[in-house]
Amino acid sequence: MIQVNNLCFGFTTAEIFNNLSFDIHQGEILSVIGPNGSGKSTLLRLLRGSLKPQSGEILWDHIPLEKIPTPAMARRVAVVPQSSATPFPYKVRELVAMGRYPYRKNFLSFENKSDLQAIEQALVMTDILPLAERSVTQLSGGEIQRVLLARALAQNSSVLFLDEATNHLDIDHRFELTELMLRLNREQHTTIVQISHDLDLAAAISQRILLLTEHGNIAAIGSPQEVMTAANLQQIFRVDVKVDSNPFTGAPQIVPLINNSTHQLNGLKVHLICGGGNGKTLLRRLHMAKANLTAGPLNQGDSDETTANVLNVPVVQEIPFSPFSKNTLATAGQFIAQTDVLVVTTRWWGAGNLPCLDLAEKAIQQGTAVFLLSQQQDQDYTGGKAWDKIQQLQQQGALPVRNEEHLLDELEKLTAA
Ligand SMILES: Nc1ncnc2c1ncn2[C@@H]1O[C@H](COP(=O)(O)OP(=O)(O)OP(=O)(O)O)[C@@H](O)[C@H]1O
Repeated sequence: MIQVNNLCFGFTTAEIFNNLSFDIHQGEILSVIGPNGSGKSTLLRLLRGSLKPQSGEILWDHIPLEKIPTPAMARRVAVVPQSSATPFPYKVRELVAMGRYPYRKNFLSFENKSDLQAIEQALVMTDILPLAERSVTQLSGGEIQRVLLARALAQNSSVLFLDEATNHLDIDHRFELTELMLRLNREQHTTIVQISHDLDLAAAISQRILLLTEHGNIAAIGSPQEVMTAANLQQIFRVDVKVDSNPFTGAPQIVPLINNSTHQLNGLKVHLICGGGNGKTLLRRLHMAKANLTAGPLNQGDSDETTANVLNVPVVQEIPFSPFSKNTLATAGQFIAQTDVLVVTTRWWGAGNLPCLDLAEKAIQQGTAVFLLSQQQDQDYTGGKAWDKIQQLQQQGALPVRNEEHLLDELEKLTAA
């Protein structure tokens, strides 16, 4: 629907886009993300013709943008800008009514019935009807944002551009706006291009995401799953994140790996026997504390395996839904033989993972420090075999630890020794 071909543009201060090419599909929600100053707002201005490319072309339904008359463009695309700090003292209803200007015969003509309907509907949809007679200078940032959105909605356009429209909104109105965008998209097939720094929201609602580099190049464009990868976000935003899948929507969900570790393990070699999600938080905490980690055996697809992969932790893998084979256990034994410390975080014991406790026994015999994290008898599904073995391991020198904090304290003592 919109085609951008070899777009070049810069301000006198700096070049922003150099040969940018991509398409916007009719009826899609496309989110544009990228670092501050990467050119997202500038791109929206170019797409609607309020800035002119230095070279290249922008086509709307195969027609060059500069050939489309301004009133036609005004009916076609509505814009919710980043809210301005000091708007002119219009009443809210007057500002929303400006969304109808593209439909007026001339500046002096009165609002007709469909204008009034569209204005009323926009005020209701954005939850600002009670503010209709107030001056916009008296409104909060979030309220102004909703007024600007209402003005765009009153325009009844087939394309909506939103520039950080959820920026000032509280969680309630952020949800409402998001639902509204989805409704417009589904029911009226409105094409939505939105700039957002809320990556989770962008991933949740967009069919596609355009990720810009700090120099205005396309780092990636595609489905949220294709674009929102830890590697892409690390490369563009230089942040350490883990990308999970939202359990309700399946959309990528970003978990910042903020280093809040108060422990320092200075490269201590730690191997984790984990599984079923019992090792996830510990893997992250040990990684933050700068332990030198390995893990396994783990079935492929186990959430602990996914976490280990994100953190680039070498893992001894077993095929999904299978007991650990002799080969896999032997490889895990080789990993453990190289480590300073073995931590057993697995809680639920069954016939499939019971042999892991033999690996722990061998480690003790080899003189490796072995820690058993929060083991409990009622998590043993082997008819008592696992619990007996855990008792034996403790007699042989394995140390039980209450929780992850206790474990990290003990490991730090080992590092200092
Ligand atoms: N009118 C202007 N004159 C000169 N430089 C400008 C102008 N408008 C924007 N810029 C510069 O162009 C670059 C891109 O700005 P733009 O506002 O498009 O970035 P953005 O990706 O939307 O940023 P943010 O995430 O901070 O909103 C920035 O370096 C900015 O300083």
